[in-house]
Amino acid sequence: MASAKEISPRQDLPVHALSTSPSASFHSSAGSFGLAGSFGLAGRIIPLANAKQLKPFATKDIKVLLLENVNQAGRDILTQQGYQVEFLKSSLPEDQLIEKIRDVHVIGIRSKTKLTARVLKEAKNLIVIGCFCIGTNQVDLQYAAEQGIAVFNSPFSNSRSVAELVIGEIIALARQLGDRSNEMHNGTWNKVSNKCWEIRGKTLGIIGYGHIGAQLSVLAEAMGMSVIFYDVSNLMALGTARQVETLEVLLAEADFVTCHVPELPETKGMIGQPQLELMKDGSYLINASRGTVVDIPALIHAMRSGKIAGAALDVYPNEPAGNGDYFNGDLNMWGNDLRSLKNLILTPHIGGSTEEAQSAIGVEVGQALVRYVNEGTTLGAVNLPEVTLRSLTMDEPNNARVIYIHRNIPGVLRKVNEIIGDHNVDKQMTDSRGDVAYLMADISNVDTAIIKALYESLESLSSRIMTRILY
Ligand SMILES: NC(=O)c1ccc[n+]([C@@H]2O[C@H](COP(=O)([O-])OP(=O)(O)OC[C@H]3O[C@@H](n4cnc5c(N)ncnc54)[C@H](O)[C@@H]3O)[C@@H](O)[C@H]2O)c1
Ligand SMILES: O=C(O)CC[C@@H](O)C(=O)O
Repeated sequence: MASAKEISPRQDLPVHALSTSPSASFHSSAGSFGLAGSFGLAGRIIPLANAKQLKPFATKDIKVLLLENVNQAGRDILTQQGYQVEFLKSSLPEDQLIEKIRDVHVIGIRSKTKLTARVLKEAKNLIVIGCFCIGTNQVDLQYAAEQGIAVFNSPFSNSRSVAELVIGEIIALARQLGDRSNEMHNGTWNKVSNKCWEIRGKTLGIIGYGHIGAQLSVLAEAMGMSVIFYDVSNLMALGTARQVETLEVLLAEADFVTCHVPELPETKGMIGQPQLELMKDGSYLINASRGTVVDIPALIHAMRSGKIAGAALDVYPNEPAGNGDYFNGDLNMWGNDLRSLKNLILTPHIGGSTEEAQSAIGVEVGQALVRYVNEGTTLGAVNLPEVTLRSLTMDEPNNARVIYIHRNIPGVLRKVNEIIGDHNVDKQMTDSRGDVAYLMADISNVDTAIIKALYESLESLSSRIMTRILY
C-alpha cells in the first residue's frame, strides 16, 4: 500500500479549472490549478494514512474568512492546508460582511455573525460555513442548503463548560455572591445570612435536557440537588432526575430554573410574565441558552417585585459585535434597568468560553471544513444529508470524485446515471434532506477531458444546485 509520503502531484492532469461553486468566479487561475506540490503538503490533519487528498484546485486558491476570534487550533488546521486564511477578532456589520463574503469559499463564525439569506445571496463563491460553536440559529440553514452551501458546527464541545458555569451561578445566586463582592469592591463590609441558602436539597428545574441540560443534571445531583426537567422529547433521565409533563409543572416545583433550549420560534419568549408568575416566590432564573428565550422586561419586573430572588443572564437578544462594545441603549433598551438590579449576574456570553472548549471546537470544526473542501464529505453537516465514501488511496490514481448537489425532484438520478453510467463508477452514495439531495460518486479511469465533459453535463441539468469534481 502506498503511504502518505508518496502522495505526489497529478502531473498527468493538465491544468484545468473546474468550478465548485454556483458561479464561474470560483475558477482558480489556470496558472495555479493543479500546482506541483499541492498534494502532499506537510501537516495534514486528515488521519487516514493512505488516503489520497482529493483536490480540485491548488489549496492556496481556497480563501477562508474567520470572524469572531475563532480559536488558534482551528486557524492552524486551515492554514496548514495552505488555504488563504483571513482572521478577524470580531463579527462584521452586514454591509462589510457582504463585501467580504463575496470573495471567500469558506467562512468561519461563532454566534454573532448573522448569515441571513440576504448575506448568503451575495456569497457567490461560498461552499461551506463553519459555526465554531453549538448554536446554528445565526445561519439561514435552509437557504444555505438551497444554494448547496454546507454548514457544520460543534454539537457538544462546550457543553461541559456551560454546565460548570451554571453550577457556579446556582451557588453564587443562592449566596448573593455577586452583591457581596461588589460591596467589598466598593469598600462595604456587609456580613449577612438573610435569604442566603445552601443548594443541597433544593430543586433544579432544567428546561431542555440535551447535551448541556443532561451534563448539568449529573453535576447538580452530585451536589445534593433534586433535578426535574422539561423537554419536548421523551428522554432518559440520568441518575434520579425526573422528567415532568409540562413547563408549568417545572416552574411551580423548581427553586432554580435554568434554560437550555435552542433558539426556535417555539422557544422565543418561552419565559415571559405568565411563566415568571408561575415560579415559586423567591426562586431563581438562569439563562445561558439564547437571549430571545427570556423576556427581559418581564424578568426585570419580577425581580423588582421580589418574586424572583436572583437571576443570571449570559445571553441577550442583541449582543455587541466585539469586546469592549458594552451593551447599551442602542442594542437593548433595558440595559440600565438590568444593571441596577440586586443579585443579578450578567456575563458576556461566555458559557462556552473556556480554553478546553474553544480548542476542541477549533479542531472539530476545522477538520470538518477541511474534509468537506478536500473530500466532499458531509458527515456532521447540519443542513445537508450526511454522505461519505471511503477515501481514495494512491493505488487508485486515475479516479475522480463527483459531487452533485441537486434539487430533490423525481428523475434526477436517472439523468445523473445516464451521464456517469458510461464510466466505471466504483462507488456511489446519495441521500436527501428535504428539498436538497447530495450525490457522491467515485469514478475510475478518467482523464481531464472526461472530467471536463462530466462536469459540463452535470452542470447543464435543470436540477443542479452545485457540481464539484475532485481529483
Ligand atoms: N451560553 C453559551 O455560551 C452557550 C454555549 C453552548 C450552547 N448554548 C445554547 O444552548 C442551547 C442548548 O444547547 P445543547 O447543546 O444542550 O442543545 P441540545 O440540542 O443538545 O439540547 C436542546 C434540548 O432542548 C430541547 N427542546 C427543544 N425545543 C424545546 C422546547 N420548545 N421546549 C422544551 N425543550 C425543547 C430539545 O429536545 C433538546 O433536548 C444551544 O442551542 C445554544 O443556543 C449557549
Ligand atoms: O462562542 C460563541 O460565540 C457561542 C457560544 C454558544 O452560544 C454556542 O452556541 O456554542
